[in-house]
Amino acid sequence: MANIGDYRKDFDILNSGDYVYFDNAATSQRPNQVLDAISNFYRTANANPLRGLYDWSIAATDMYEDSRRVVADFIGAATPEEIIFTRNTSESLNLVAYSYGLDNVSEGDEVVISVMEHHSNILPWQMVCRKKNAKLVYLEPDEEGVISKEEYESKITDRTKVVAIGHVSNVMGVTNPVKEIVAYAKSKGAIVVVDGAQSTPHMKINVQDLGADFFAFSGHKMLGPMGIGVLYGRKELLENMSPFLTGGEMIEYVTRTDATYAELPHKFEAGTVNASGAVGLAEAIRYLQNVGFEAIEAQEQKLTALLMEGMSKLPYIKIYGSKDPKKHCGIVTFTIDGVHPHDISSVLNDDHVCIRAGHHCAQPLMQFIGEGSTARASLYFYNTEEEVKIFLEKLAKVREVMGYGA
Ligand SMILES: Cc1ncc(COP(=O)(O)O)c(CN[C@@H](CS)C(=O)O)c1O
Repeated sequence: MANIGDYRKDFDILNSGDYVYFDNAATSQRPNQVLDAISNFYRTANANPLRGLYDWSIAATDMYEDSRRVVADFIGAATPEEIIFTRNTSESLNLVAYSYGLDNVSEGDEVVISVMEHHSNILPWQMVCRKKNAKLVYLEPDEEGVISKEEYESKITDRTKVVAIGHVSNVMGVTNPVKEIVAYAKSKGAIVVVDGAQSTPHMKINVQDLGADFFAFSGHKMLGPMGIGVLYGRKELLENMSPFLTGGEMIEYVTRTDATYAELPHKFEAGTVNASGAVGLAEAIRYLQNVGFEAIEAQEQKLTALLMEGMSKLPYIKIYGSKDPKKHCGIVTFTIDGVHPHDISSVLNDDHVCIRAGHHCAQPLMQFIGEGSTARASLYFYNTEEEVKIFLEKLAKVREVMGYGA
């Protein structure tokens, strides 16, 4: 069994200088194995997949569809046809809103989301409710970001058609009780869309066990390349949905006035697909499975505990979310009295420490917690205790650099 620290050698960017990368919730870094898999595709099998009858195109198609099978197994889908490759979580969630929401939400219906959602899981549902004259209902968490049973049972009703919920908040780090929310939503006749962008990189996902009707995530947050995302959808729902984007590849037959569409999953994959991205994502999945989610979770929880314990010694720092480091999924959002989060990020960057500052595409949540913006450190399994020590040392200097007393 490899030591968790043995994997860092695979990430050249992390070993190329003195940078401390603590913005993994925005995007992760990539191991050489993923970069090599993408390069290998272009060096040995680069052709337009699904269309050609010649060896290279057949090889490209095989690599693409093999990647789909890897993704299906990774998240426990019933069949690979339930896996739609998109560009990212945002596109996946928009696909559900446009192709399922507009056809199934009617005037007077309700769509339930939480105030913690990322804009990618708010704006599509605002669009659906505006176009269909339906009502958008917000679940509100407690101070630690927990959505209570009373809260979701009071707001998910017989009028609810869709529940769209983040699995893990990109700000609070909290893991929502998705399995319980799904069960209750189904008892009320609603379907559930789960935004898995911040959970899939950090924990074992089984969409059938969760009971999710749709599940969305991005390759770039879990060691994969940018530009490849996944939408899982229950086959019987996908089969009855209109296409989202139309054009090449997703058709059976086209006349001047009409068209019939391809079978799943190709009905939802218009144009030339991101085959190299899918191949890179499949390699990223194999890499994560080799590391193991138990080891990933243990390392993240150890580092988050060190981080939060060190930050708690600085009285002018406020941490959002749970006080329990085990309930942060590696995400620690904070403010420093008297210092704008953008200045926190800039001062830390002067010391080569990379964190996110701003609203994190979660402005309703910022309004809910009474902040315009916050700073956020987000860890992954390849970060180290030494990096946490460096972060804490530099963080302790920020106020001084900004002209405040230590
Ligand atoms: C919960 C959640 N849901 C959807 C998205 C969108 O993922 P895309 O791959 O950009 O489509 C994200 C991406 N959040 C990044 C960029 S704002 C962050 O720094 O927190 C997310 O965290």
